[in-house]
Amino acid sequence: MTTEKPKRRERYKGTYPKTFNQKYKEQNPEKYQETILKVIEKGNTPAGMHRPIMTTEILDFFDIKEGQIGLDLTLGYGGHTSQMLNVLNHKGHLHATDQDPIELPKTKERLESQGFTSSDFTLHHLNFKDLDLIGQTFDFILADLGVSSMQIDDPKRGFTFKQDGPLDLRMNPSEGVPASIRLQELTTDEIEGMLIENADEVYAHQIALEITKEKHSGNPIDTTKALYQIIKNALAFLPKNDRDDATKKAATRTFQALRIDVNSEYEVLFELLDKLPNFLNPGGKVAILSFHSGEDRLVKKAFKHFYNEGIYKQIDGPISPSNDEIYQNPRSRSAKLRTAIKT
Ligand SMILES: C[S@@+](CC[C@H](N)C(=O)[O-])C[C@H]1O[C@@H](n2cnc3c(N)ncnc32)[C@H](O)[C@@H]1O
Repeated sequence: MTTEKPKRRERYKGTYPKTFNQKYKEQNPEKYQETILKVIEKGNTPAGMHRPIMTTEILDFFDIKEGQIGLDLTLGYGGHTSQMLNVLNHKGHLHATDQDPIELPKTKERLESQGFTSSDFTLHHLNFKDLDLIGQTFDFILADLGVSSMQIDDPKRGFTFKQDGPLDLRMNPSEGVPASIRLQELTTDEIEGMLIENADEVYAHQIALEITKEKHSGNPIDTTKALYQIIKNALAFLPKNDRDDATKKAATRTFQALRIDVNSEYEVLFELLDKLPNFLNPGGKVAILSFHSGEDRLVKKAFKHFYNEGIYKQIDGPISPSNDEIYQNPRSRSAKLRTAIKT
């Protein structure tokens, strides 16, 4: 019999970094290629990075020719932009807008590091509803609506209840008011209406009541975790087995509804769709990627309206991502692509 002491098993630390800061390797995608590839292989999007969606479908539709002038209304990480720049092959020009002043300069650097210069592209810190300010018409225009993964992954911006942070949710923090202030401004009925209109929230009534209760008790609702706790309390009447899952889904919808409200997403999209034909050259093409039914309805209606008026000669969609893309990038699963061609 041996008297050798059994070796102590090393404590299991988990496979994933637990906090945003621990994800630092993913935050520097250019520097830590290997880590990034591993995260992507698992079907996840590395923190600080955004993977462009339905790129093949969009590029096939645009059929970009060298010398053309394009516009990416939602620059984000620059994924679609750099693909379109590749096809332009330094002949032609791509304008791109984004209202996010935090990510825009990082994306500019990234595009420059890929060998593109000011003769290839021009970036505009602009809300896309103000595209008139670019002062030009285009051969192709892309809008990939919603928020980027970098915005979601940064807890300081308050887009997710999965990490604690200020309840802000503005894509442009220098415009409008953060979500915490909006909740103070809205009545119970308005909160309920917002949750239903912007996210079809099933428990809108209960959540609106609980938010009001918290406001009356004088407790601030100024962090993502504080709002999550309120949603949890509002759903405490559900059977224990269903509660956790239902709370997560309700929180996802509530954050979506607030984000749409704080950024006036329907209003600016409406304004954009109304103006778009004025900025397309004859035969010019527009592609819009939307991520929930409210947005998609607006795009569908506007495209149909201008088609019936003879302003668009062809409209198509909605097209969904392939099963393969959804498997590789689950964040693409709710995407819908609609396209139109100007007469
Ligand atoms: C889904 S991401 C785009 C990702 C990008 N296509 C890529 O491949 O990296 C959406 C981007 O659009 C921006 N955005 C959303 N609404 C906007 C608006 N009204 N005006 C300008 N930019 C907007 C967001 O700030 C975000 O960076």
